Amino acid sequence: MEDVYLSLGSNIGNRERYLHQAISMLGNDSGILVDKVAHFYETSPVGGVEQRAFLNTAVKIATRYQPEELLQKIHDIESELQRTRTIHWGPRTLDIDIIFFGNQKIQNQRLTIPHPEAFNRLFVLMPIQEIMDESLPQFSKINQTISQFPDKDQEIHKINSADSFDDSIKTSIRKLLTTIGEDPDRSGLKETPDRVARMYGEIFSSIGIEDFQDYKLFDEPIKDSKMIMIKSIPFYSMCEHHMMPFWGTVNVGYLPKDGKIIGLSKIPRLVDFVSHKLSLQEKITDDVLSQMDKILSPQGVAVVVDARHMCVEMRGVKKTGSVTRTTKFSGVFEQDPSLRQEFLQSI
Ligand SMILES: Nc1ncnc2c1ncn2[C@@H]1O[C@H](COP(=O)(O)OP(=O)(O)OP(=O)(O)O)[C@@H](O)[C@H]1O
Ligand SMILES: Nc1nc2c(c(=O)[nH]1)N=C(CO)CN2
Repeated sequence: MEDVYLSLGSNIGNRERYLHQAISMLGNDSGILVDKVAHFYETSPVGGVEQRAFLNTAVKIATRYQPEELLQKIHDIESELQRTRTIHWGPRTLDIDIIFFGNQKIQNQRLTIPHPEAFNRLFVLMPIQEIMDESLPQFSKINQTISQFPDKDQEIHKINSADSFDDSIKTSIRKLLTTIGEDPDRSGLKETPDRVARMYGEIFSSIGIEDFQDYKLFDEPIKDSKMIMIKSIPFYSMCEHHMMPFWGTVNVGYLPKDGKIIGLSKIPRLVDFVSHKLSLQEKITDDVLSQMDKILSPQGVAVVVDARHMCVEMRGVKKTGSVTRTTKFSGVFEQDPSLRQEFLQSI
């Protein structure tokens, strides 16, 4: 088995969570053993694209895969974690590069090892320096490159655990509890910051990600004129005005074009995707419609959302039980009142 060093980076959404997920997905692969993981580093973006700062780390793994096979595994993990390739060196939920693969030197269309940019990137070298065996020939070159790196060329600093997603939420919740007059150490509240951190990880899992990707399309020889509807899809979201829950049901209808359809279970997943961020009912309605349009380019889409809002029921006007309806139509649903009526009557 060869020792392999990988560099990982993320600058969309919950960056830390993507890095942790990627490392555990590597470790769950039967052909990969994760041996060492470096600290996480906050790094300024390198490469000329204006974008958010990255979180970078590195891992040392042992693997029975050949380099090309490992590259495929890495691409699978990147896609599972919503990586898209639009802008070269642009924002990404996750990027994994193979930096060293034992002592191998590889140069072909798909793979260059050692990674050609490694020695120009402090965000690659610093985490690797931390976990690399000092006896390896690359170690002294890494040390030397780091020591000669032009000052201020690339900003990088190691983050300590207090800056991690979970820990900083825990600290904030403790502070909030104290501010509202609570004792965060009383027995009922002791574990609350920890629970909130885990809950936020789950209910805000789509923050920063624009497009839904977890779907497959089917080409079916169906007559395009038939409407496909999925009714009463439950959703839960958090309003961006008060950070309080709003929840309800989404009804989606569409008229396919060129026989292009989406797996039915993916529409509820799309609804989950758009709700797992701070949002508004109007936004959820728009997002479901625009994602359906983008994914399927259908003849038209219809979306109706019915929801109750904690911020309306529990505070302010306190109108318990009131339901808000939002609707949005595109394509043939916009143009044809009878089709719109057919949809509205059947929900
Ligand atoms: N050592 C390597 N590790 C990962 N990918 C590599 C490597 N050498 C070549 N590649 C190729 O580079 C292609 C593009 O990779 P990717 O989309 O991650 O690029 P990038 O992140 O924009 O740029 P960079 O690779 O400079 O960080 C991959 O599909 C892969 O075939
Ligand atoms: N700081 C930082 N900058 C980058 C990174 C990265 O991981 N960290 N990745 C890039 C493309 O691979 C481009 N620029």
